[in-house]
Amino acid sequence: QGTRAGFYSSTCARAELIVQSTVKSHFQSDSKVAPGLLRMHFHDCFVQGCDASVLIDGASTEKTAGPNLSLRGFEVIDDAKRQLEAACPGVVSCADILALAARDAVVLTGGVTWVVPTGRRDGRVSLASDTSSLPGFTDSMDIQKQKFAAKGLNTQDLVTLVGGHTIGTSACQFFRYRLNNFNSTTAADPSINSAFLPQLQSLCPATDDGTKRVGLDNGSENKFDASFYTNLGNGRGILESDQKLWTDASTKPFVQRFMGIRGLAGLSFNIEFGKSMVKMSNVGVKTGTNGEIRKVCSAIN
Ligand code: HEM
Ligand SMILES: [Ca+2]
Ligand SMILES: [Ca+2]
Repeated sequence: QGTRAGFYSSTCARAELIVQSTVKSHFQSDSKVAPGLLRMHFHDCFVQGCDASVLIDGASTEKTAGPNLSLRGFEVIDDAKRQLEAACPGVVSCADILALAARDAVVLTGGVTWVVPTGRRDGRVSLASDTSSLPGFTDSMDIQKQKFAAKGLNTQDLVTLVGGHTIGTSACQFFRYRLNNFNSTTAADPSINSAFLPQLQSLCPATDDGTKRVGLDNGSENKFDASFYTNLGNGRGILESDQKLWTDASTKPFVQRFMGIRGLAGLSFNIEFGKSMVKMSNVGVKTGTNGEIRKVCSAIN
């Protein structure tokens, strides 16, 4: 792959600690940065590989594309980079800072830690038009699987990584169409739990601007746990793509294993999550003499 554990141990021994303490201090004043950083790393890796392309400012960069408009936590990466440039100038890539920060965010919300191999270098290309490789919430399961397979991630990785939705929120605009008049019927999406539907309808009025936010893991949006899968089994998924993990025959067995259904070989979500994250964090990485070490994470050198 080209990345390895402890890449900075001799060149910037405090690198991982600096990232960790920065994420922690921002998390303490605003816990929403945790889901923000995890999602940002995913959106980075799926477009041009994990190379910090998502961080670049400017016209028509990835940041300006629809799925990236609601990313949050950029200030955490900038803060960590400032401190790292003071401690070890020109050494630590923004791509590695983001990969480490995503791990630290998971741990701060109660997840199990994992070793993040480092040595990524920063990309010099960021185009809004490249973001079509990101999965969409109305994509069919076949398309979702294709988009993950294109990054070397299998169906188990897909089900596991989407479990990142165990923390964080979604704006109503991304799922409100499921609540009324779904697929031009007069009814709601039949996969929604009938007791949950009126709750969602009152959280997301059909008439407002759709910017109100709802936890993606009902009742457990701040904790990194397997509750997301139990909710799917109960028709309490928020996004159409999340609920499909339960209604689709190829993904349902993985959801059941994370739920700990008797008679199935169980899987520990928090352990599997770290393993699949290591795979995702190595997608398309630039190492060695490819790419660069940015001076400022929001601009190419
Ligand atoms: C089929 C794949 C996926 C789709 C369609 C999808 C879609 C979405 C959507 C529509 C939102 C709400 C955005 C907003 O309202 O601002 C969201 C939020 C989120 N996504 Fe995903 N996602 C997918 C996979 C993933 C993966 C693989 C991860 C991480 C490993 C992830 C992490 C998150 C997190 C943490 C949030 C909450 C963000 C916050 O609260 O700021 N998602 N996702
Ligand atoms: Ca990228
Ligand atoms: Ca949760």
